[in-house]
Amino acid sequence: MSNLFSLNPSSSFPYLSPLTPPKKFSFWKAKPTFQLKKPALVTSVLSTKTDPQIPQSVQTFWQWLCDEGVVSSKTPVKPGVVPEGLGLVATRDIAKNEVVLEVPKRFWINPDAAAASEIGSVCSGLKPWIAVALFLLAEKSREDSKWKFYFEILPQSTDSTIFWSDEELAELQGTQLLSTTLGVKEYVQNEFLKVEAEVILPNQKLFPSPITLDEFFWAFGILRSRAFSRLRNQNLVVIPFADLINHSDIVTTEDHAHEVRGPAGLFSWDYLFSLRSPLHLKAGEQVFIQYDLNKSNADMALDYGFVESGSNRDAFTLTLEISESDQFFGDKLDIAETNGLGETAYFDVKLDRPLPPAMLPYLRLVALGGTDAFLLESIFRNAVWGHLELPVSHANEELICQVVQKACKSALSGYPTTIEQDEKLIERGNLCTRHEMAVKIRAGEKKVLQHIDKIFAERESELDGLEYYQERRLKDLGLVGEQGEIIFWE
Ligand SMILES: C[S@@+](CC[C@H](N)C(=O)[O-])C[C@H]1O[C@@H](n2cnc3c(N)ncnc32)[C@H](O)[C@@H]1O
Repeated sequence: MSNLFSLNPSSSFPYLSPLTPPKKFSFWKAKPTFQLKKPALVTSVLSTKTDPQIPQSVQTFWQWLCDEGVVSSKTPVKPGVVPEGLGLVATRDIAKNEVVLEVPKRFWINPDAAAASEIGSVCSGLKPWIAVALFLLAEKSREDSKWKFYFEILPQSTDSTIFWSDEELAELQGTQLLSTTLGVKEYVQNEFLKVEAEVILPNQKLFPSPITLDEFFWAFGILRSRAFSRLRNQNLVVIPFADLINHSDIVTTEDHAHEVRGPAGLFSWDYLFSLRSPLHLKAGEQVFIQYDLNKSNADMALDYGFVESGSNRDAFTLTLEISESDQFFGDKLDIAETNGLGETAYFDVKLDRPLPPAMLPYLRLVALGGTDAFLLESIFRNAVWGHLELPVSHANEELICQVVQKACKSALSGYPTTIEQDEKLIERGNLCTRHEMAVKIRAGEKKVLQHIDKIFAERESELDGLEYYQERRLKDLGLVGEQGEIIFWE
């Protein structure tokens, strides 16, 4: 039976279709420690032109934004060198919700820009992210690109796990993040080989200098870490200048970016990308946003190349499935699909949070058999999910408890270090960025597995006190009293 459940580290689809837009608008995310370093920013920011800390490329980029009318003396932020790399820093006090920058549509890098470009003719059948990746690379290689100065300030790579060496990845042994990373790398490589054969090589006029796999990965990394999604009409858009903004978990709302209509030059109106500061800031402080409240630390590591230290982003994705060899496979699948799930279901479990609501019903469904199998009959089809939301039978509940605990223990045995060993390493404090990320990720996953294991161990110890389907049914029929006593006809 245990093969009906898997705690498969090669986790879920969201990762394997990397640039599908998430729920709302978002960007990226992180942690609070950076505030401490604010005072160091003041001089670097308030005197961009002369401060040697500001690279020449950033000064040139800033001048370009001034020349294009994107920024003016009224713009309350400037680029600065901050602990997170480059960032945006207030040049005067900024009120909460005040607009800090606006970028006209003509500077946005998105599928529309790709379609309107020289390579547009070959972009139409491509996945949006691939079209934008090719567009980025094609523009980057052009001397006369409109975005020339923007490309100069983009990083060569990030600390995303897709850029880690084998040695660095070895620190992630046993983790879901490792298999997700390898899955994403394979996915990107396959997409590259396909687009290379079908688009790049047959169109040498459009792509005079060959695009390498490394360059394609660079573009992918740029999109993962810098593209905004979930704007009103934009699921994937890179906004030069706005993408200098860093993440902080001090910010607990996500609604900072908007698409508005407004003046985009002396005499023209256009769509503008408008970014508001979620916090009140003093001059010299860095502007932060919240990239995405829902991402786990593994998502953060993969997308942005950093993780948060607190435990609220620790997560583990449980992969559950209805086995094709299950004699009730068809009925179970039908019930799962009627309730928005499928043959395989993914449940993101977070530390110290309740289990996802559909997880227990799905587990009970997967485990349903023996004398409980009557619930799978078609006359129960409309009501069965409701029954599965509560314990079905002692045997069914016991089975799910045992299988989940066994799976947690098996997953835990796949990590070479213990949580205590990981915590000691972090306490020592001399780890390099990637090593520290790896240790935090693997400790976090193990904590969540222990959390799940504990939930099901406790549940197993309470099995005798639970109320099951048959008792509920007898109660509904008035045959059992509230205390469980049998009511006889008089
Ligand atoms: C949208 S870019 C922000 C600008 C970026 N700092 C730069 O230098 O170009 C996102 C990247 O900034 C960095 N970043 C943003 N917020 C961070 C944070 N809280 N901690 C560490 N790095 C952060 C990460 O490298 C991330 O991939």
